Amino acid sequence: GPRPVVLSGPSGAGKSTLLKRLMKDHEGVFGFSVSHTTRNPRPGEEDGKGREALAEKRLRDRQTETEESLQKRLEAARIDMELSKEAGVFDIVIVNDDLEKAYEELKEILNEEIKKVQEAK
Ligand SMILES: Nc1ncnc2c1ncn2[C@@H]1O[C@H](COP(=O)(O)OP(=O)(O)OP(=O)(O)O)[C@@H](O)[C@H]1O
Repeated sequence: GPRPVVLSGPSGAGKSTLLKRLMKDHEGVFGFSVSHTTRNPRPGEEDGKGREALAEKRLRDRQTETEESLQKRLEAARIDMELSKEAGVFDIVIVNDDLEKAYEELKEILNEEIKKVQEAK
């Protein structure tokens, strides 16, 4: 069967942006699982309920960060970036400095799996 895809990366790296676009362009191909996170819930987030894209996005305001939690997350991001260089930690690393390029890369990587799911329908 189709394999799970795990998008992992520092907060604000663009995971939701890429995922939303991927799901929109491939309707019915991907399911969605509720994220796991160690940060505190943001307004509108409920434990065990998915990150229902648009409403959440609107509710979400980076000003919900305290300076301390922001610093913590920035530090975690630095560590993530370092870890990503280690062989075997991630299957593939996409650098999202250019959204279009990153999206093309992501699509290319998942192309075979997407086709498999579409053919099985
Ligand atoms: N390549 C890019 N260049 C500039 N801005 C981007 C790029 N990709 C995403 N963004 C913007 O960066 C912000 C954070 O993106 P997004 O919410 O997708 O990150 P995330 O990795 O899902 O974060 P979190 O893990 O905190 O949920 C959004 O405002 C998004 O529009």
